[in-house]
Amino acid sequence: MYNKLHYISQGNTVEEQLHNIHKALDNGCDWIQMRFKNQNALAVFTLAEAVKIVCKEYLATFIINDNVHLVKQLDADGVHLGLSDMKVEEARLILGKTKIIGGTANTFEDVRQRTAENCDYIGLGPFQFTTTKQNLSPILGLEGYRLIIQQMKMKNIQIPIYAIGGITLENVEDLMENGIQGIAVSGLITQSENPSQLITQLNDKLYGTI
Ligand SMILES: Cc1ncc(COP(=O)(O)OP(=O)(O)O)c(N)n1
Ligand SMILES: Cc1ncsc1CCOP(=O)(O)O
Ligand SMILES: [Mg+2]
Repeated sequence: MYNKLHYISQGNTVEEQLHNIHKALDNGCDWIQMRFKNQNALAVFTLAEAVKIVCKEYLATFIINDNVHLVKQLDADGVHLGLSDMKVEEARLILGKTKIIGGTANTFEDVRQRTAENCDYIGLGPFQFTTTKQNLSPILGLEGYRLIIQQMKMKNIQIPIYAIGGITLENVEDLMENGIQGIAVSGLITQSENPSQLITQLNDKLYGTI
């Protein structure tokens, strides 16, 4: 099954992005989603080429946000698609069955749709307010996850759910108790002054090793 901790990369330049991705990889995160929004194609390609190399060195999973053709071009491990990005069916035709396709969900209906589209995992959120992403969907909170996962169990929908949006170390146990597969975080790792301790603590809580 997939890693329980996903780092969603941040940074306004290629250099900043690489610095932050190295910060995650060097301290124990081995699933990177490259998220480099509102940039020119050359900068995105330049970054993706470098991240592909560094993820290979670290034996980390390399997911690219939004850009299906870049996943194909660079042979990345997969793509993450939101509700307003390329349709999952179209992405699957381009990428084939071996690539990972993740999809965003904010409601149970979204979960049903993503499942019907045969996504490999779902990023369900936002858990709480965050400034990392603009135009947030309605905030779910812990009760929101509880209700959606309860509905999934009633309908026997079994697809890995990753919580995302404003997640901190203190939220992990409560989220995991609701039956999610893992978490996707951005600012928490990017801004950490002790990423080694943070990622160790996150992994301990996610894998139940404490
Ligand atoms: C794991 C994960 N979950 C959700 C998202 C959000 O994707 P999307 O809705 O397409 O928004 P952008 O990230 O493209 O702004 C994600 N990236 N990863
Ligand atoms: C990409 C994305 N999608 C929903 S919230 C979010 C940003 C998550 O970043 P952070 O962990 O810093 O809140
Ligand atoms: Mg997107």
